[in-house]
Amino acid sequence: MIQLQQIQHAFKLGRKGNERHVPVLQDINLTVNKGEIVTLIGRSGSGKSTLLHIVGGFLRPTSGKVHIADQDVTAYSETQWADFRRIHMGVVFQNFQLIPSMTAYENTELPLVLQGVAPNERRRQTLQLLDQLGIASYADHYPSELSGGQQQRVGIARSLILNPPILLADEPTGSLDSENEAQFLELLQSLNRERSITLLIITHDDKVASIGNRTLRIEDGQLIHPSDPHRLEVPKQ
Ligand SMILES: Nc1ncnc2c1ncn2[C@@H]1O[C@H](COP(=O)(O)OP(=O)(O)OP(=O)(O)O)[C@@H](O)[C@H]1O
Repeated sequence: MIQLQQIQHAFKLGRKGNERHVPVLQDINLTVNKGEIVTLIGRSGSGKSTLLHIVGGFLRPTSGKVHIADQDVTAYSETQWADFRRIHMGVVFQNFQLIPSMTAYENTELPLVLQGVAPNERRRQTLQLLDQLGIASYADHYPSELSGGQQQRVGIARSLILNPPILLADEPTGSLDSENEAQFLELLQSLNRERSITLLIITHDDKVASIGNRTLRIEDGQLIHPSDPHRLEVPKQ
């Protein structure tokens, strides 16, 4: 489903003519199979978000290849990525990125509006998903009128409304308390079971990491593989 081959990434810093290249990812090879949950851990600054941004098409790698759903997306333009994401992936960020002037219902419905789906069908799908995520009674609330956990559910509703086969999540429970976190993790696992969604989740948190069928670690921009002495790619039973 997701295949990264020999990915390197370096950020350019400084003025033109006096640039410095700061290497962040080195020789990353990773395959995530359909229906798998892969969790990615690593110290702050190790390159986790950079890797997820490459998989989500928000950053183009300095070198290497990215294949998703059997397409070589490495050289896609922003427009191609936007179209590709609409069909293939939802993305959940730590800060939810909800639109403050829109209700939970409107935030969730927005991708359907942009897709040109008819109003009755939009309403049916939006209410069904809000119900499934346990937030139907908050449909008319604005983000500022929702708890962190409820906002997170709206964020995930919006990323799921187009039924993507892949969900990427960057520290998705970062601002949740432990009760909301446990509920959120159950939700992710049930989405994986019921819809066979492929999940790639970045986290600092052991509980989040534990829902992975595999947990991988990035250290200093390198993905540590099982054959390495550290044995840090841990297959789960
Ligand atoms: N746009 C950028 N320009 C320059 N350097 C960057 C940029 N984004 C990230 N970096 C650097 O790349 C390195 C990896 O950052 P990244 O955000 O991928 O780490 P991370 O593992 O996700 O960290 P955290 O857990 O703190 O979110 C860091 O040293 C960071 O300073």
